[in-house]
This record gives sequence, structure tokens and C-alpha cells, in this order.
Amino acid sequence: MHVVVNAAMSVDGKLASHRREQLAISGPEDFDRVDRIRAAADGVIVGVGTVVADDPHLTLDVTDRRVQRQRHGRPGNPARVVADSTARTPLDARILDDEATTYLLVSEQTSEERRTKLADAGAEVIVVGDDRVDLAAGIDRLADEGIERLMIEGGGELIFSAFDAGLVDELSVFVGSQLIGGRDAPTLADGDGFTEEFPVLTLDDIEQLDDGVVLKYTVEA
Ligand SMILES: NC(=O)c1ccc[n+]([C@@H]2O[C@H](COP(=O)([O-])OP(=O)(O)OC[C@H]3O[C@@H](n4cnc5c(N)ncnc54)[C@H](O)[C@@H]3O)[C@@H](O)[C@H]2O)c1
Ligand SMILES: Nc1nc(=O)c(N)c(NC[C@H](O)[C@H](O)[C@H](O)COP(=O)(O)O)[nH]1
Repeated sequence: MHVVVNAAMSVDGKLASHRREQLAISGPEDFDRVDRIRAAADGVIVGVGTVVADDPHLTLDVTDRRVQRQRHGRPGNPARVVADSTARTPLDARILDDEATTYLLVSEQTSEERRTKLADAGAEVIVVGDDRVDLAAGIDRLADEGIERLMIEGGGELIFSAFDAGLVDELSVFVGSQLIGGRDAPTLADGDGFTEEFPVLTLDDIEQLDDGVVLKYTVEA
């Protein structure tokens, strides 16, 4: 499985304000770039924090010719995936509509009743992990479903976990030109933070887009 992380952050490294409201850091050119990364992926995963905050749809703008080229030979949208240990995804979340397959990775903490409700609402529920979703195990299960390239779209808790588990192959981050501030605002990598053995990235490319810059890295094995 090849795993790529993409996110947009302010110049001070925040993914959103401390209110966690939907906030466009990217401009139109960067959102087009995000669409092309989605189009090149077989699956797009977010944490349930992002589902609750943004109610994202995670589908493609199929009117974009470059997106169509990326999907060459692969019909439809990539699968949508949510890491959701306690099955908090709302039953009316936009990611549960029928425009793409949606996998919910949940832990053993979820009741059969809740799993059934989410399955009835359109989700494919996969149980991985006792208290919390075991991301590595989840990725193995997604590979069994034919997902070979996975895009992680955030937020900061999920991105940290993916780095912590050594699962990330590539990172691209758009750095916008606003300053958001706030000690409680989500950042690119939250979680508990590293204290030793910090992941080391190699800078491969820099591109100016909109009023910001895209930094592309590969992650050392
Ligand atoms: N600017 C961007 O590119 C961007 C992208 C995505 C989200 N966001 C913003 O980020 C915020 C949400 O981020 P967040 O960090 O609060 O939530 P998140 O989306 O990272 O979700 C975290 C939640 O996922 C669940 N989870 C299940 N298994 C997990 C695991 N193994 N590791 C980590 N989490 C796991 C937990 O309930 C956890 O609380 C929102 O404000 C959203 O707008 C911004
Ligand atoms: N690349 C990027 N730039 C941003 O400025 C921003 N706010 C997000 N945020 C990611 C978050 O997951 C959003 O909710 C989805 O980008 C929405 O996705 P949809 O359009 O609903 O498919 N992502």
C-alpha cells in the first residue's frame, strides 16, 4: 500500500482555527491539485474529527479534464474511508451517500446496534482495534478490498497516528499565507507528539500556487 498525506496549513502550521470550523486555507488552484491527488488514489481517508467538523463529501470534480485523465481506466470516485473508533459518524453524513463506497474503520468499542445503523445508512463497517482504530490493521483490510494507493486528507490527529505507525510514504502540504494562531487549533500533526526518533522527510519539490506554496516530501523508511 502506498500512502500519501495531503493537507493545507496556515503559515503557522494550523489546519483550522481553534473553533474547528470549515476554513479555506487553499485557493482554487490548490483545491484542483487536491482533486488530482484524490483522483490518483483508490481511497481517501479522514479522521472522524474532520467528518464532524466539515461534513466532507470526498468525491471528485469529474468535470475537470486533468481529474478525468488521472482516473483513466478506473471508473467512479475513489473509496471514502473514516477512522472512527467509537462510530461517531452521523447517520446523515455526506460521506454516506451513494456516490462512492465508504468504509468506516471502527474499534471493538462500538455496539452491534450502532454498526448495523451505519451499515443501513450505506457504510461498509470494518472492525480493527480494541479501544481505538488500529490504522496498520485497517490499511491491511483496505488492501484486501483492492485499495493500493491511499490518500490521507487529515486532520491532525489522524496524520500524527499515520506517521507514528510508520505508514506514510509521501507528504504534500500547501502552506497558505494567513496566520491562524491558537494553542488549541489543530496542526499538521497533533496526537501526543514525538519525543525521540522524529520522522525524517526529504524535500522533493516546491511549487508556488495561489497565494502560497506546496511542499512535497518523501518519508524515509
Ligand atoms: N486544512 C486541512 O488540510 C484540513 C484537512 C482535514 C481536516 N482539517 C481540519 O482538522 C480538524 C479536524 O482534525 P482533528 O485532528 O480534530 O481530527 P481528525 O480528523 O484527525 O480525527 C481524529 C479522530 O479520529 C478518530 N480516530 C480513530 N482512529 C484513530 C487513530 N488511529 N488515530 C487518530 N485518530 C483516530 C478519533 O476519534 C480522533 O479523535 C477540523 O477542524 C478540520 O476542519 C483541515
Ligand atoms: N486541502 C485542503 N485545503 C483547505 O483549505 C481545507 N480546509 C481542507 N480541508 C480538508 C477537509 O477534509 C475538507 O473537509 C475537505 O477538503 C472537503 O472535501 P469536499 O469538498 O467536501 O469533498 N483541505
